[in-house]
Parts: sequence; C-alpha cells; structure tokens
Amino acid sequence: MSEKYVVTWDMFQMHARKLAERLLPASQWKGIIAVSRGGLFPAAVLARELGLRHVETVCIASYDHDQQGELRVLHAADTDGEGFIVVDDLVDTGNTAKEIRKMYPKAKFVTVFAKPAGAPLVDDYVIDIPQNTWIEQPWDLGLGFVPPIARK
Ligand SMILES: O=P(O)(O)OC[C@H]1O[C@H](OP(=O)(O)OP(=O)(O)O)[C@H](O)[C@@H]1O
Ligand code: HPA
Ligand SMILES: [Mg+2]
Repeated sequence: MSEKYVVTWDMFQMHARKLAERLLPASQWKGIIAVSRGGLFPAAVLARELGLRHVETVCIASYDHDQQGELRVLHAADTDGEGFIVVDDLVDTGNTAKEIRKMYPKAKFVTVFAKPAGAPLVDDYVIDIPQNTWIEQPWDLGLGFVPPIARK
C-alpha cells in the first residue's frame, strides 16, 4: 500500500457514534454481532450508544498484518442475522464481507471505514478510504518518541 491513514481513538469514537445515529431507532435491534477482532471496537461503541446488551461475535481471520491469506471462521453466532447489526471496523477487498453476508443474510452489515472494492458489500459506512491506503487503527498503534526537527 502506498499511503497510510492514521486513526486516533477519539476520531474512531466520533465516526462510530455517527454510525450509531444512523442505526436509530435502537428498539428495532435484538443485538449486535461483532466481526472479531476489528469489529469488537465499533461494537462496543454501538452497544453503548444504542443501549444494546446482547453482543455476539463471529471470529474470522484473513490478514497476517497486511498480507491477506485464506479466510478462517473460528466461531460463529448462531442466527441468520434477523434483527442484528453486524459490525466490522472496515471493509477492504470485500472478501470478509462476502463471507459474512452469506452467514448472516438477514442482518444489517455496517463498517466504520470502506475502500471502493468493498463499499458496495456493506449496507452503511461512515468514511471513504482510497484502495491504495492502509488504515492504521488506534489499537495497533502506540505513543512513541519523535526526535526534534533540528536533530533529523
Ligand atoms: O475486506 P477485506 O479485504 O476482507 O478486509 C477487511 C477485514 O480485514 C481485517 O480483519 P483481519 O482479518 O485482519 O482480522 P482482525 O480483525 O482480527 O485484525 C478487518 O478487521 C476486516 O475484518
Ligand atoms: N488496515 C488495517 N487492517 C486491514 C486493512 C487496513 O487497511 N485492510 C484489511 N485489513
Ligand atoms: Mg477483522
């Protein structure tokens, strides 16, 4: 990926809250299915903002850092998705989203970020990100020392 898009915790929370507003009224939802692990973070915000306490997971892995491998489903919530919000942090190639759609055809599938290849596969998202850009999520980052400009 040629570009990077760094996300801070407060920006992430702001975007996830915007997503929550679009999911009103909360009474239409039985609960949330978080696409673990990335989807756990927006799921916590949605659960808090919408007052939903039923939170399930679908545990799926495809990337080893930035290299995409075979999709592996390690655990799945036992439902067709009716009345559930399925949430992931982002959609990139759309491979994960395709699998999730098959598993939960009746759910509303939302993400915080979407790249063009994956955007048509989700029902809603908040922020558009170019395909050539790697999203650095706040849970993958830490504070670090930056040398003074004059010493570079
Ligand atoms: O649209 P795609 O190209 O399929 O990529 C999107 C998926 O990739 C990342 O998850 P990852 O598989 O890295 O696992 P993680 O959530 O446990 O970090 C991200 O959280 C999405 O779930
Ligand atoms: N950032 C973090 N994780 C990801 C991305 C990304 O751009 N694409 C797929 N998994
Ligand atoms: Mg993920």
